[in-house]
Amino acid sequence: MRPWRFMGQEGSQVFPGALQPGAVVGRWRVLGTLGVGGYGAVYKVEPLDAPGRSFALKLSLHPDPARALREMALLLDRAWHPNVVRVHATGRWPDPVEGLPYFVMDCVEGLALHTWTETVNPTFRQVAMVGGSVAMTLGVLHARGVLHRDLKPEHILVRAREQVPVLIDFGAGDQTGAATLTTTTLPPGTLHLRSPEAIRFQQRHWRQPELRYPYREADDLYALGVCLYRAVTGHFPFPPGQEPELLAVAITERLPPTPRDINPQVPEPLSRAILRLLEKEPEQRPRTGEAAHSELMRGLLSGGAAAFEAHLFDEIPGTPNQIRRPSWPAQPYLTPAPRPRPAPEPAAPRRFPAWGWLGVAACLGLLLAGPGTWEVLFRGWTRHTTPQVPESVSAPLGHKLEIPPDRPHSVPVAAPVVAQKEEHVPVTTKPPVPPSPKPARALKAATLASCVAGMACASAPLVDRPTPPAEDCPLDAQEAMQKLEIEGIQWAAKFDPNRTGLVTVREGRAAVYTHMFEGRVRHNSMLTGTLYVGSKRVYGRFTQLRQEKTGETFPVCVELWFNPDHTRGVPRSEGGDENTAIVPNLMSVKGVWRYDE
Ligand SMILES: Nc1ncnc2c1ncn2[C@@H]1O[C@H](COP(=O)(O)OP(=O)(O)OP(=O)(O)O)[C@@H](O)[C@H]1O
Repeated sequence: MRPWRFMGQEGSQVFPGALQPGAVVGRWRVLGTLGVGGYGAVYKVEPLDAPGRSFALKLSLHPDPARALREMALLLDRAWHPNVVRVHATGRWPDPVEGLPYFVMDCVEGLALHTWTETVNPTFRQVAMVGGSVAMTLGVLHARGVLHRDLKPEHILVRAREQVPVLIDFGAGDQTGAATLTTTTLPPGTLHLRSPEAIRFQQRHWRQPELRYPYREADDLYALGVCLYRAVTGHFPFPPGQEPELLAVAITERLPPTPRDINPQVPEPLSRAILRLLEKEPEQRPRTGEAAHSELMRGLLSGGAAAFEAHLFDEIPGTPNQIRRPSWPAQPYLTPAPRPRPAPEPAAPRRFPAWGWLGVAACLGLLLAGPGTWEVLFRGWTRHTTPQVPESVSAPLGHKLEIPPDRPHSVPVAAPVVAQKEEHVPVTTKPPVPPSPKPARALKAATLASCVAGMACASAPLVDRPTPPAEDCPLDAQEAMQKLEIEGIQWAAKFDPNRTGLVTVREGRAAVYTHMFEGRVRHNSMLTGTLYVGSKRVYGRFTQLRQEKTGETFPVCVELWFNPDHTRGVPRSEGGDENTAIVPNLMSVKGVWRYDE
């Protein structure tokens, strides 16, 4: 156990959680207290050698230093972001080796989100911008595998000067691959900010305290919804203060009043965007921070933007700066939430029938004998597992892109795009496959049938292809995208700059052309990368950008994006086959921090 007090130099007691102005921690002088939380005390400090500059010093009060060390590591590395508080120094105190860990960060001159809304009474536009900015930040962090896990209004500080949010307190934060610090089913947090699925998990597994809830991006987004609901209404959607059991039932089973029910001034699109974050089922929420950002911004960009210029709350006449908080209904939870679909029971392992083994043997025989069949198999494998081909290639549309010599195995050499007339002519000569309600089973049956009929098994059409694997964006590409001002940005591109309508694209190396200026990227600049033809969508990952006119090249991480549903990949139009697909020539691309599955 760590000491909660020390003997000072003159024999007086020193309490780390209540340091007085003038106390010295390492090379920092305490100016005052900014806050004391459950895990640390945060002091406003100045450097002994540069008085007058303010910083915030968080001194761990927790008996176990692991949490503080992890928070420092996260802030110094993967959580780095302009909207996340920056760490400048670390140390231990009073003993530089054995003492309490501390770190020194920017002192954010501003207010916590809920205090900001209730003292500054900003406009809905300002709140939407702050909320959108937090959503975007979460999107970036999530793409790097970082989860905040304790998002609440107190942890979103709004800088007074620029009105931009800064996220603090990553003490409960997590990153993929890190050993878990959580010693309870749920990570540390506050019940009224927990997602319904987290509470359901705890309710389902209360007999198994050793189980850990797999906290996900959707939990952070839910918590953001709670924070924004609080910001625009002055109330939490499920206010604390009632019995925890009742609160848990309300969170999982009942719909909260809409923000507009509480504060009729809330613009409809903003109210809707907040409710989307509070959906009971994680799949119903925006899937990423970027998607949440778009939804929060949508109303601002559309015709109803005037409603966003109103201030959040009415002010009490005669008492400027005092707002009238909207009242909370006596019976807020009149609407039950729709019942979640029951999770499918895991299928019992099926015995493989004896006739199946005969089929497998026949297939194997054919594969070993048939010319080119290994290559076909390998193609299927590489499609799902190999990272992209090295990026030395850039060729104009319609040219075959070279395959670098060090390529480890055979991947279909792709003519990147086969431009096509407006009324497309399907490029496949295969007869159309009739739609089947059970594609996986149909595929197995078709494969087996073709084996028995003496055809090469692996050439059967792939019905359910996995999406390309998740992949981090390299640091140099992240930096280049920042310079180009396209990180997290979605804009238009064309497969063929001179066409409209539909085109046929083929799996493999490909080039697309940016349409209109975006950030510092010129119109008609070329993005090169790889196309993956899935069964329902075409995915594209572009790793190099060549600026139109100047010819400068930049590493980037840009994905094919589908604007209407804010997801990766462009839906296929009818036609095409396992390696070619028909898609609109004009589509969206987006600069991403991580290529996701
Ligand atoms: N960088 C900062 N600039 C200004 N104020 C800060 C800063 N960091 C923290 N604070 C203030 O100190 C309070 C406590 O900080 P923090 O939440 O990091 O501590 P904690 O012990 O982890 O708290 P919790 O119990 O919420 O987990 C914050 O709510 C905020 O008011």
